[in-house]
Amino acid sequence: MARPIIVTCGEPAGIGPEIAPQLLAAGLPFAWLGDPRHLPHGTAFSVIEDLSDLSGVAPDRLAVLRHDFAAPATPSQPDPANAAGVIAVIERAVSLALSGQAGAVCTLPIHKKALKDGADFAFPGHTEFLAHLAGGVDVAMMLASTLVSPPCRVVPATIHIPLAQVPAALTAPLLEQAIRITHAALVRDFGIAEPRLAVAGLNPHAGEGGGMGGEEIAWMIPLLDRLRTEGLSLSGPLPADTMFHAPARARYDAAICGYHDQALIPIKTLDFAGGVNVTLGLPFPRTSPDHGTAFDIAGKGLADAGSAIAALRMAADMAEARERG
Ligand SMILES: NC(=O)C1=CN([C@@H]2O[C@H](COP(=O)(O)OP(=O)(O)OC[C@H]3O[C@@H](n4cnc5c(N)ncnc54)[C@H](O)[C@@H]3O)[C@@H](O)[C@H]2O)C=CC1
Ligand SMILES: NCC(=O)COP(=O)(O)O
Repeated sequence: MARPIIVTCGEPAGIGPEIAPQLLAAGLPFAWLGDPRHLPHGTAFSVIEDLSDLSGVAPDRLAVLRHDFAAPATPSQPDPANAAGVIAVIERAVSLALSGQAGAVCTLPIHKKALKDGADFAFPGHTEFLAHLAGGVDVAMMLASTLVSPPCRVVPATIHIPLAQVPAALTAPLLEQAIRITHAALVRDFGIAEPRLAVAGLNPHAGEGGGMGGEEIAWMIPLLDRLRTEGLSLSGPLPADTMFHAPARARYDAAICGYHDQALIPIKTLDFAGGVNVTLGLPFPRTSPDHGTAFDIAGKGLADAGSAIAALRMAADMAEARERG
């Protein structure tokens, strides 16, 4: 049997707890790590002591690795007392993956401000925290569609920073790092032997020959030319406004973008229900749904579990690809 996937509970006041039991629809071996008091009333679950006990759990019951939190949960009202528990669950999941007991980690959404307010969380998101827990490795954040064709895969080179800081933070070394991490991950985890990457320009019309911004001519074009001499398949810098429609997506396997919204608006528009967030470059596969804690609908039974189910499936596929080597 494949090694199980560990699913972290995320923010107890968000939609994570009501999505967790719906993950059983994927029919994959996984355990949910969290406080069972936070699950919706009536959830059928079995507490296990260890991931090796998973095979004894009936397929229609949620396997729970118990992690006691300080307080119960109220939908849409994050309790600062629970912030430390949310963080500890992520740490425990990473330990299980690094020790080889879990084959992959799938995280349900956290609320970044709730963690900062409640526990002084110093990271802007899972991505940066996971990189830290894995020993300070270089990572990239990719969002990948599962329901649209041609697929939409996007990687923002800068991640969770204010827009005003992007032009200074987006440098040739950072873009090169995002390109290399994405290339290696598409080969290793997604079975794409010769990935084709498209790189978005920073400015309107990719700078329009220097008339609308200088970054493309100053360093993007020279960087891409240099990497092409190594054999990397790279197009760009492309105007970002015309690189995400279907015929354009057919020409590449992933788009490397300059900043968060340049990358995430197209995928969340095209495939909000099936989008998966993947951290590339970690020593274990990690996926997450593309959505957040959705406090506006938490506890109302309205949450669509499709993206989280797709994330669980993608984690399993990535783990299998790594097992195959
Ligand atoms: N992987 C993670 O841990 C992520 C965490 N977040 C965090 O979540 C918090 C809230 O972020 P928002 O920008 O409000 O985005 P959000 O994705 O939580 O909500 C945006 C809108 O989409 C709806 N929505 C989201 N997921 C849904 C689902 N599964 N089914 C039906 N409707 C759904 C919500 O009701 C809301 O109207 C923030 O703290 C953000 O940083 C956001 C994205 C990913
Ligand atoms: N916008 C994506 C997002 O916020 C998820 O980030 P992370 O928590 O997976 O780093």
